[in-house]
Amino acid sequence: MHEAHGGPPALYRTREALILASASPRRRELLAGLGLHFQTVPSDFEEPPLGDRPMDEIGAVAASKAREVSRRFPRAWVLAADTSVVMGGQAFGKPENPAEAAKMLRRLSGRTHEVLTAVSLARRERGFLRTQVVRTRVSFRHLREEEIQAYVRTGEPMDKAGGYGIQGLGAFLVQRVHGSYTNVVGLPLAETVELLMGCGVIEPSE
Ligand SMILES: Cc1cn([C@H]2C[C@H](O)[C@@H](COP(=O)(O)OP(=O)(O)OP(=O)(O)O)O2)c(=O)[nH]c1=O
Repeated sequence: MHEAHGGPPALYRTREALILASASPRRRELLAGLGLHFQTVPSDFEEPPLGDRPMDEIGAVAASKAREVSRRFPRAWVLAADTSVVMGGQAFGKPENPAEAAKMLRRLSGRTHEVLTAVSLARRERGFLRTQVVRTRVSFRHLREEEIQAYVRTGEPMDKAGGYGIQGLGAFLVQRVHGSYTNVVGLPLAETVELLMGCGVIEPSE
């Protein structure tokens, strides 16, 4: 169970049992920053490679992650997400090796791509499942090959969609962001808060 210790007072009170179905430390930190109390249970769902309908497909992946954990915890609210980088109809997931990371960064260099994150909230005992997809446009500067190689050597690209982390060293790649910043990091906070408040899972602290 995640509990906020010390730090600023919690923004929200968690009214019902909540599970974050994710192994991503970024998602955990973003949600914990609101002062929420939740358990983290990574999903066992095996993600298929994305095809040519990324909007629909990432929604289906986030829903499958939420459903899988919901089967184990039918009475809890289960939140899951999936993030992908999309450019020219092609989806970029997590690179499998440093060479693939460098290839992705070369493609993204000097261009604008979209980051899509799907957020799903499920509660099995009520047959509840809602999914929302949020898009953010991100423009990269023109990168020199040496910069790409140096960034790949840091290891940061390896567990991230598109091969970069905007919240880390990867900030140097980014010229402009249009839309939700936290959506790029992996969990669109404004939309997630609305979803959780709308379902009565959280409420503002008094
Ligand atoms: C573009 C971008 C992605 N990412 C990360 C967010 C996600 O963790 C990851 C995309 O992989 P996902 O498959 O969405 O998530 P995950 O496998 O890390 O975790 P889980 O499925 O258990 O929830 O890329 C960043 O951290 N920063 C960025 O700037």
